Amino acid sequence: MIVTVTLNPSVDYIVRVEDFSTGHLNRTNQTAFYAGGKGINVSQVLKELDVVSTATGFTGGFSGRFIEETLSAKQIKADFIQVEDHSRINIKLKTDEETEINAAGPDITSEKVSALIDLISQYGKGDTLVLAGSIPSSVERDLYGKLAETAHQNDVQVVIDSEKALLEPALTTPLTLIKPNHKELSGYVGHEIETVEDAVKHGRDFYDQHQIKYLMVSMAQHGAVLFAGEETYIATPPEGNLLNSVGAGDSSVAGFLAGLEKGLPIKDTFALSMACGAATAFSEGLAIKKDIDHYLPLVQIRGLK
Ligand SMILES: Nc1ncnc2c1ncn2[C@@H]1O[C@H](COP(=O)(O)OP(=O)(O)OP(=O)(O)O)[C@@H](O)[C@H]1O
Ligand SMILES: O=P(O)(O)OC[C@@]1(O)O[C@H](CO)[C@@H](O)[C@@H]1O
Repeated sequence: MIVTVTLNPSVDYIVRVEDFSTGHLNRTNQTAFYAGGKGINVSQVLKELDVVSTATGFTGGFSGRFIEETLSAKQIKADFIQVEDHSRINIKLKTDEETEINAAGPDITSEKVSALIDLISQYGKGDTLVLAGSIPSSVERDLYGKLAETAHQNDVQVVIDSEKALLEPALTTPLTLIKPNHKELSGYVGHEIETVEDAVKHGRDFYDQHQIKYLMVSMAQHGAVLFAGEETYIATPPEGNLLNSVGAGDSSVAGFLAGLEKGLPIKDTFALSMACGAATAFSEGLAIKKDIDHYLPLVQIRGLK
């Protein structure tokens, strides 16, 4: 079973404004609400790929109810710990560029954190834990480190997609997959990663220094680089019209996990990951099955040795 953990779920409020101007009254051309947060997005794309997952984390208030109702309508299993405060609302402003305002998240008591650790301790061999996104600012920064260690001791595979400060405490634990984007990788290696060649060089150094089974460095329209043991693969994604980059990274994580779950060869797993990322980038919301199937044959994967 894949268990996605979203400690800081969100209602993503998408606001499209033409001719946006700061300091003035702007009126929207289009708005939409989505249930978001990185782990929740992973669960939603896994569902499109017919892979079962359980979504957990903290939800609260009217916004938390919206998130749970959305998952329930999509028949995605959810097992959230309820908190007093409401789940956050993140604003995704789409003008001629994309601007995001992500909230810090609700207050979470130490009792609720303990309840989450207990819940995660129930999983064991054959399970995969996906720790994704930010941690509410009221919660200790090293929680991913603790959750990863607990999971690892129980033979649970651990996947993390989060910012450096939150992922770093977990880097002493063996991990199955991490997916920094090229900017995040720059923060780890102390070099600006601008090209695929940079990612290959510095990603390999980083990979060799850590106990990570798969390191996927995503580079938006330039695709991604995958390190898998001695092998390095470069993916070129399909070309298309970027409509929405929110959740493209989460979709690529979902595609990769689905490939592993289905026992696909690693190149096909990587291709599925890229097709999911593109299917999200080229649509208004998250990737749907029809688009993933459409983009999959258009992904190019080449191996380096
Ligand atoms: N413009 C694009 N064209 C084609 N594929 C894209 C594009 N943007 C994203 N993708 C696909 O999605 C994957 C993940 O994108 P990206 O590198 O932007 O992740 P991210 O920074 O984690 O994204 P986010 O945090 O916005 O979800 C890429 O590796 C690629 O496969
Ligand atoms: O603030 P975080 O947790 O880092 O990111 C949250 C978020 O931006 O990530 C998802 C897209 O990846 C969105 O659904 C959500 O709003």
